[in-house]
Amino acid sequence: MPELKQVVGAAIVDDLGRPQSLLAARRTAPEAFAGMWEFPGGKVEPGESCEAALHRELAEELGIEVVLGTEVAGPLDQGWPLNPKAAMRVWLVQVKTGEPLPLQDHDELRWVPLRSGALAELPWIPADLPIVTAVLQAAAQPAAGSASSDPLAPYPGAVQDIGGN
Ligand SMILES: Nc1nc2c([nH]c(=O)n2[C@H]2C[C@H](O)[C@@H](COP(=O)(O)OP(=O)(O)OP(=O)(O)O)O2)c(=O)[nH]1
Repeated sequence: MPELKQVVGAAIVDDLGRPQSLLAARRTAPEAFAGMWEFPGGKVEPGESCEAALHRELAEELGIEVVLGTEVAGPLDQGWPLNPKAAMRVWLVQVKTGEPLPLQDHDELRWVPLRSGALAELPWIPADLPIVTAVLQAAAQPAAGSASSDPLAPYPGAVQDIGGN
């Protein structure tokens, strides 16, 4: 089977160590998806790693630098099926620098409390619904975004970047 087009998406939470809310983004295009909510991100370019693509897309679309937490793994090696031609890998993410703004592709960004039920009520792109469920489960785990069991070092290797210049 030919490889699916690789898309990457960010489940941006307020705090990887103790997520309380998620930043959902409302798309402006194409017409079929306009007005629907999604995980900010986009297509991986040839020769680019998924992680690099996610950093690039979030800088372009929202004007932020981020720290990647754990991946919210989907059923495929390529992540979550979106349609017959594309699949998306999704990471929990925390903002490192900048205030997210809808610079490109979105007309609204909204911090939604994770435990309120409000997230599932947004009109998501339908293919994202199982991902929303998985993100809620992942965020409910202790130290959700952490690659470490040390609560004082929620994301080792990245922690020295925070607060720097
Ligand atoms: N970014 C994103 N794309 C999603 C989600 N769910 C979903 O079905 N998609 C689809 C919509 C698009 O067909 C495709 C991603 O395309 P995109 O338009 O975001 O990619 P891009 O930023 O690289 O844009 P372009 O270069 O094609 O203009 O994946 C989601 O949650 N986030």
